[in-house]
Amino acid sequence: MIKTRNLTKSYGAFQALHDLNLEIGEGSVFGFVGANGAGKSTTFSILATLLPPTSGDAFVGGHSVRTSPAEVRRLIGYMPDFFGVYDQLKTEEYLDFYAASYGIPAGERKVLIGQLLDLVNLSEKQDAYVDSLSRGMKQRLCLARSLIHDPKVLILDEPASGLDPRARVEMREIMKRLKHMDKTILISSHILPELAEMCDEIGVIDRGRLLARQSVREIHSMMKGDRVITVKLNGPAAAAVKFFEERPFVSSLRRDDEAGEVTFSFGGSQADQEELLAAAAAGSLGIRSFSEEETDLEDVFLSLTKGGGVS
Ligand SMILES: Nc1ncnc2c1ncn2[C@@H]1O[C@H](COP(=O)(O)OP(=O)(O)OP(=O)(O)O)[C@@H](O)[C@H]1O
Repeated sequence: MIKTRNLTKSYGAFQALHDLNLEIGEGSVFGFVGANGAGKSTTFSILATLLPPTSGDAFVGGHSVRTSPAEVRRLIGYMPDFFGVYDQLKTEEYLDFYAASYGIPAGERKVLIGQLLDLVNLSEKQDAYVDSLSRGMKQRLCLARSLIHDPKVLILDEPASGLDPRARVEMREIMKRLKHMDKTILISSHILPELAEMCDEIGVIDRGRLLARQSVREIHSMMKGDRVITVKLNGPAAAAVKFFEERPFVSSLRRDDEAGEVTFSFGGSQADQEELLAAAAAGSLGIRSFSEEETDLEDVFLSLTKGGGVS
């Protein structure tokens, strides 16, 4: 459904993409992971026909971004990493504006917008002003906007960035719904565990080159091992200690009353972890922040790329 052939992009003398060859099958959820500046947004902008390649080509549903951009645009819904919003509009008016710009007849728009708001869990915010929405809600509104013309392919640039654990769980649930709707989804992040929860397959991009692609099942087996989570508290630790001690996958819990924090090992999946932290945040435990020791992406990159890159 998506294919790039020796895709290359230079900005002046700087080469941001080097002969990128990528193939993504219909109905697949493909995660594109790479550090800041690796070339993810550049690739996505080319696929969205917003940026011309310097050489090579990219195809969506067999249509070239170079020669058939209008056909490509009909097939894709694109969610950029930075999006402008129309703050003076209500949620429903915002989507109505985009639906009208896609030529959807006025009589069909209300039902369609209702369905989209339902899909992204924003039905209750239909009459809210866009600028009153939380970051996670704005991201979901932007996702609804990218779905207006019922595209077969979704290109989502860092849709979960900056979201708190609860909002990430919600975003992941929506991705599942979209997958069940048979969308082909290309999604980027610089956080490998986050992508591993949503995708069937992962491609690693580094300095404009695709280093590896791997099924998520294989990646999970490489990433097994506990993570260490630290919870900072506003007040006494007793309630938080009791809460976390009773939860599955939690072990080696330590409390540091002086620092006002609780630290423990967590052996569950990323989804289990997000559910745990969302439940903790929803309780009255006096939680100030969560932090997690970084999963060493470098290690996973290295093991993924052992034996050379992908052509
Ligand atoms: N308009 C531009 N002019 C010059 N260089 C650019 C331009 N856009 C991107 N670059 C460079 O191209 C490289 C790839 O950028 P890109 O935005 O595609 O990376 P990314 O993987 O999406 O990073 P991030 O996670 O930070 O969004 C970077 O080194 C960036 O500085």
